[in-house]
Amino acid sequence: MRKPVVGVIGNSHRVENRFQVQMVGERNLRAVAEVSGGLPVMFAGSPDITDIAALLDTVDGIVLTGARANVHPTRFNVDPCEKHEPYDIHRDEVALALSLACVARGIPLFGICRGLQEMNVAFGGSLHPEIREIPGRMNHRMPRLENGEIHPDPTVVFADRHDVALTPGGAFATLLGCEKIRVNSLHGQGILDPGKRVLIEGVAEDGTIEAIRIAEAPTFALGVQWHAEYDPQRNPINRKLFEAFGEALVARQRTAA
Ligand SMILES: N[C@@H](CCC(=O)NCCCC(=O)O)C(=O)O
Repeated sequence: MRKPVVGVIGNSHRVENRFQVQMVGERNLRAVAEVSGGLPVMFAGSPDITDIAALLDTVDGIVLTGARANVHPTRFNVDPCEKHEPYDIHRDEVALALSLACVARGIPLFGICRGLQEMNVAFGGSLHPEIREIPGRMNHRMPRLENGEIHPDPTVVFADRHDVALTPGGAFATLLGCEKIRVNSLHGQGILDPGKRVLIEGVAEDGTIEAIRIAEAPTFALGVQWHAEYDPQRNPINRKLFEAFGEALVARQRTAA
């Protein structure tokens, strides 16, 4: 059987203030290739480039990656605000449609950070634009230097920052064989209200939703707020997630054959 093909969503960026490009973090590609056993192929997070139906006729799974841009709040009936920019309405359109289509067609879907947020909004949920402003919440954004610059050392940026209590008997607790894990944290938005089919599978100490599963999805349809792609080659938690995603890809191939 051929290697499963995994679509990994790109993000629009402007290089040298001239070239419009689609970019994806290499760690997402490596996690799919090295741990899930798939062939990662990036696709444009832009609806006038990516035909959703054609994409899903071509791939065996989808990864919705993290991204700096926030999901546009009009997607959950909230007015936009300059201080919560940047937004990426083109990626929103592709990612939200893909979330629904993958679940409907039984195609494995793995949402990471922004990807979890997109899955939640696609299924009718809402987001808070800056969860650290909610009383009692931690700052989940990436660690910065005293001068506000991003810390230069990725081992600091992606260091585990908080615990996640997994729902006993849930998909994550069952897959991971435990009810508490510790994860990294690089996000400002967070789930405010889960969507109708969004099951909460894990929460941080401050109540921030960190893991979800789409109810009644015929296959892997999991989202994590942390960056599982950072170290699945050596982190047993993230390894199990990408391995389970890989197993779902193979199962999908068998049913689609
Ligand atoms: N923009 C959303 C999602 C955060 C996310 O995906 N972070 C990964 C990229 C981090 C970076 O490049 O700054 C949010 O802020 O919650």
